[in-house]
Amino acid sequence: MTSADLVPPQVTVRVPGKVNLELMVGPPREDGYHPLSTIFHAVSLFDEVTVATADEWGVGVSGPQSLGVPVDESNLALRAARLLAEVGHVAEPVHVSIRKDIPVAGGMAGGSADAAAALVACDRLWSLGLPRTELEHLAAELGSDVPFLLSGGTAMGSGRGEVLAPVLARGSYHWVFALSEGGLSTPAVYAECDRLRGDRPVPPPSPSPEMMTALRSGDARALGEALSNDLQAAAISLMPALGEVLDAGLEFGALGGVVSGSGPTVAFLAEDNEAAIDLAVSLTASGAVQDVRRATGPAHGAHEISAPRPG
Ligand SMILES: C[C@@](CO)(OP(=O)(O)O)[C@H](O)COP(=O)(O)OP(=O)(O)OC[C@H]1O[C@@H](n2ccc(N)nc2=O)[C@H](O)[C@@H]1O
Ligand SMILES: Nc1ncnc2c1ncn2[C@@H]1O[C@H](COP(=O)(O)OP(=O)(O)O)[C@@H](O)[C@H]1O
Repeated sequence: MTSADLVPPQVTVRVPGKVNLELMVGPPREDGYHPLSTIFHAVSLFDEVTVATADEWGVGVSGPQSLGVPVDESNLALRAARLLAEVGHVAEPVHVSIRKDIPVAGGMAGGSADAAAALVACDRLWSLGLPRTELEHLAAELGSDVPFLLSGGTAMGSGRGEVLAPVLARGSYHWVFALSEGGLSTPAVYAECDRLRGDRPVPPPSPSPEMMTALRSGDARALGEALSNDLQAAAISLMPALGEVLDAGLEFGALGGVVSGSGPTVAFLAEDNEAAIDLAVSLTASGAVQDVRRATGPAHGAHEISAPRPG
């Protein structure tokens, strides 16, 4: 027996966060979900999820953004591992370790990302080799955003966000994310959106020609102008300081700014890497934001970064 034989098998998967370049929200469906037309865009803020064979099920979280992540059965990555075990008839428990760099409850789908990563990691650890469509189906059961984090890149989402279609998108973009203290609850933001709309008729959501043209051109300036989010007014209504953050970023030269998903993270598009550094410095110095992070997009979806060790 070699020392490698004593190491339990483990797999690590890296997964990005996302920003919605466009988020059109329709009136609530009978099941309470809102029909969406959205452009998902994965960005290079990554969580790493490691699954390792263990005596019992468990989850642990470390890293710069670990505050506020549940380490009980409600953790989405643990739920994803358990779901896959059920479907794959696997009896062997795993411990899930999450290294978090995606802001929590920030509108960047960190929990969904961890769930997508756990699906990919466990599929590999248990050598299930599930077809992609099956993984996507399980992902949609776990949350509306989870299927996109499997694929990453830039894609169109419809239904409640779980139905994905490719979109012709050129270019690589430089982002500055303004983080806020505390998160916003996704259901609360959708409810606030409904409340603000009142009885006003809401058209069915559909992608805007401006966004499609901007993505096809790969022109950062056009993309900056096309950024839009129907949940933005609701997020600002629940957290008014976000309005000031948006104003500050635009004043400091961002090509465009938008609340990311249900917020409260605000995404700013910069002309290039240098402009992104300048913007991040200005936002930090202004004191208007709690923290800033730079990232590029599009980024790859959940992908393995370590093979199982021999065991
Ligand atoms: C707003 C968005 C935009 O991409 O992202 P986040 O800001 O959360 O990252 C998503 O729609 C969030 O998707 P996700 O976080 O996966 O939501 P789910 O777990 O499926 O649903 C949580 C709750 O959000 C509301 N919800 C979600 C999706 C949708 N299309 N309509 C909704 O009304 C419902 O109240 C639902 O009970
Ligand atoms: N692995 C996880 N990482 C982050 N949050 C998680 C995770 N599992 C469950 N959650 C819960 O999901 C909520 C939403 O978190 P997150 O997905 O980061 O934000 P958002 O829905 O705004 O994109 C958190 O408040 C947290 O309680």
